[in-house]
Amino acid sequence: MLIKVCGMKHAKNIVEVSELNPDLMGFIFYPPSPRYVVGTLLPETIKEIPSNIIKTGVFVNAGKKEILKLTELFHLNAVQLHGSETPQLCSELKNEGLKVLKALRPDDSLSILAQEYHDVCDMLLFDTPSPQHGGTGQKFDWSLLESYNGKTPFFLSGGIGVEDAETLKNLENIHPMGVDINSKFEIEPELKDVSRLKTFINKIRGCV
Ligand SMILES: O=C(O)c1ccccc1N[C@@H]1O[C@H](COP(=O)(O)O)[C@@H](O)[C@H]1O
Repeated sequence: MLIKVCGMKHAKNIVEVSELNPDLMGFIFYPPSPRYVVGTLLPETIKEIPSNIIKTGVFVNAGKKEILKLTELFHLNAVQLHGSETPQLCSELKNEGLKVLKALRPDDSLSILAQEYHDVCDMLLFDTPSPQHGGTGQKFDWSLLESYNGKTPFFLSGGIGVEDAETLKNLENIHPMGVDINSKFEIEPELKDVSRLKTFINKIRGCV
């Protein structure tokens, strides 16, 4: 199972977390979020992250030009589109060579909606719907994903904490390709607890 650590903001913390070798690291480019990186994080910090870690920019209803400008400036290889972005925008960003993760609302029609994004994004991400768009620390009812029969692999997200590792390893009826973790691993807003992350990552990877 792939592991994405999201909401990284501060240089020292980014270096420490990258040493745990997550598969993806996420950076928030949504101004209302407390994890918004522009103005705090230098692009060079992201550039120095080892190349095997996919660097993902999280955007909410930003325009194509803005997304391309920021992905280039901050040396990102992937975008996570966390608003109501269209399949057309996903396709255009994919054609620019970016990996595209589209966040979708988990509900009864998730397979139908997912179909629209099938050819135009690399991965889906199911997260708890909220007015803030994400980063709430709230779980949704994972059983909604039992009916998912789409072809696009998906990440499970929303309020996942260290205590969920065992459940995640033993999932039977849903098959996420990865998990996205964020606010439940913060010591204080925007700062990740490296030791808690290590425990979670080791459990998921079967190292303990
Ligand atoms: O983290 C944020 O502040 C954020 C803001 C706007 C859109 C997405 C955001 N983060 C994403 O939210 C999910 C779930 O986070 P949490 O575990 O519930 O805190 C995660 O995918 C982040 O990528």
